[in-house]
Amino acid sequence: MPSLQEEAEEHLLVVDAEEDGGEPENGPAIKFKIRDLIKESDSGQLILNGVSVDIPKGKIVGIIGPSGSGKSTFLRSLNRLWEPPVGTVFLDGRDICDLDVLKLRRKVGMLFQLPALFEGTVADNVRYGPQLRGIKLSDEQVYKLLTLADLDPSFYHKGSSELSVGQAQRVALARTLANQPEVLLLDEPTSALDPISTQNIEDVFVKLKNNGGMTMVMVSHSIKQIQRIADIVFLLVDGSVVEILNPHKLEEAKHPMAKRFLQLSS
Ligand SMILES: Nc1ncnc2c1ncn2[C@@H]1O[C@H](COP(=O)(O)OP(=O)(O)OP(=O)(O)O)[C@@H](O)[C@H]1O
Repeated sequence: MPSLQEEAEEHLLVVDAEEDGGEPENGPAIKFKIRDLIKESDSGQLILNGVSVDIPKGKIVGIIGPSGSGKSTFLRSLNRLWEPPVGTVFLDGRDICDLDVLKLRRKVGMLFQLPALFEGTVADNVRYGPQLRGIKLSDEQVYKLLTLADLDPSFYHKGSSELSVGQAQRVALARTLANQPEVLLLDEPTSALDPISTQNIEDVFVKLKNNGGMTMVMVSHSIKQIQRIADIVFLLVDGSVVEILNPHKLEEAKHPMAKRFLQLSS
């Protein structure tokens, strides 16, 4: 008999397939192509300076770089939390500026450093996204999503204000997963968590990738975390991706700022 965890993972794939009328040709995850992404601040300073990269399907991409190098801005350009210029960010070949923004954000979910839950119960939070589309998740579906996010189903009735930060982050993850995203954008998702909660949530990310084929783009200040879970690393310095690295060979970075950053953070 499959465990609740296995059933929950299966649920993620089944719902994807149902909604899309079958599994996409190249697997369940989608791919970003970013070309010459530039952002200037109001004072004309470059925040992103011509970033051009591909985000591979079904992989975890780690984004590292010094403070202020443009990591969050880059991440936010991928689901239009910051509107990128037309013709710079493509999702499976389509300019994301041509896509319906709410549909885009359902496909490309985001988790922030600090979880912002709504008032009400854990179940209310998990049901929120589908409810906006007129879909009421059954109790069983909510239990499965909680399990997928490594939370015991008994959290169902808990009030969102009763949770620890680590638990709230996992509820935020379950709420995001309720939208059946194909990509997760993670902006320092464990920086407010203790080491055990961090490990639990990292395990969830790895399972979502391995069993659900999910693509993830994760900003992290922890080089060790990047080495634990990322498949590929983009190093941002002054708004540019200056190196694309193997997480297990970060010491091979050649850019002088990159070397300094890596030395100081290891
Ligand atoms: N709307 C804005 N207007 C002006 N400057 C901005 C705006 N948004 C970000 N910046 C500036 O752009 C630079 C990059 O910001 P961003 O938050 O993307 O960097 P980051 O690498 O994520 O930094 P951190 O690691 O500190 O979170 C910073 O210098 C920031 O102050």
